[in-house]
Amino acid sequence: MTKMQAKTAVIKVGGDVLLDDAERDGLATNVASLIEQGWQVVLLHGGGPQTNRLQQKHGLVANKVGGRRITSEADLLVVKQAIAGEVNVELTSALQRAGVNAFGCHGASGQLIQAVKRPPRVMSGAGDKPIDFGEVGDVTRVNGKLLTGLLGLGVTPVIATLGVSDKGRVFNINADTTVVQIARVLKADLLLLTTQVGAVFEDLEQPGSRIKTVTPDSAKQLIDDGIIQGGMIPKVEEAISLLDDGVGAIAIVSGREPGAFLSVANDEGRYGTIIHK
Ligand SMILES: Nc1ncnc2c1ncn2[C@@H]1O[C@H](COP(=O)(O)OP(=O)(O)O)[C@@H](O)[C@H]1O
Ligand SMILES: CC(=O)N[C@@H](CCC(=O)OP(=O)(O)O)C(=O)O
Repeated sequence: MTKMQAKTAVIKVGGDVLLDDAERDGLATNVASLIEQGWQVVLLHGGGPQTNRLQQKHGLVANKVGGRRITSEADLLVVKQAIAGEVNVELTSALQRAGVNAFGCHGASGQLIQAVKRPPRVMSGAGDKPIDFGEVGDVTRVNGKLLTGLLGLGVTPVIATLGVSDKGRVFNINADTTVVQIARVLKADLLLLTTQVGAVFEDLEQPGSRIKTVTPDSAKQLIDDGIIQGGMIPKVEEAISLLDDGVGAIAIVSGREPGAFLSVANDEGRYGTIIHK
């Protein structure tokens, strides 16, 4: 008899959903419920707000263009301290409290997230000169073999979004773009993008206007109609590209309500927005 293959969920946790113990514990309980139901889980987290806060303490000024932080060498040290230090340890320990054997690590651990320096590029709304983002990288490869190995050992990888070059140079990498590459390499059954807003809405002011399901066609229409805007556009566009690469479904959801992740995994339509074909 063949053994049933466990389903794999990749979860992106934004720094904005990890700001206090209650939020971290809510998220951890959600992850624990998925694992209890037989799912294998990989978490990748950011730490934008925590980095801003620590920059301020060090007298550094946060400077983002097109949603990406221009990162000097001094900023990179703060990024490492905030994301791989503070956020990774807090999230790993919250998961341990919820009974999940979380394995905290970062993108340079075992060359999990390989990257190269982002070449200077012209950014819309930021003049016609190419912007050099400094110590920011673009992902070139994800070490899927190591992730699969860790899952096989029964631990839950919790990865801080950093990248490393083949020469061991560390880069700052946005969590949304990193998690997409992880989901693609693992051909995840489900990618969960956790955000404070918790879903796509017809009207952000109207909690009752949540859109339960989005398809590639309806997503294009929602963007053209100006309903999906700003930071939600790249999330949805990248999600759609994943559907062509063997990822089963993508959901935008908040980790606050207990049972939300499991409900999304079972496609019950009670929480968040699910993007599938
Ligand atoms: N139709 C929409 N429904 C939900 N959020 C939307 C919509 N259009 C734009 N947004 C914006 O997208 C934001 C989420 O993207 P972003 O800020 O990049 O995410 P993150 O929380 O991961 O940093 C929300 O805070 C919201 O203001
Ligand atoms: C290059 C770049 O912008 N990196 C991000 C990495 C953290 C991140 O993505 O965190 P959230 O998921 O909390 O937004 C940054 O420095 O803020």
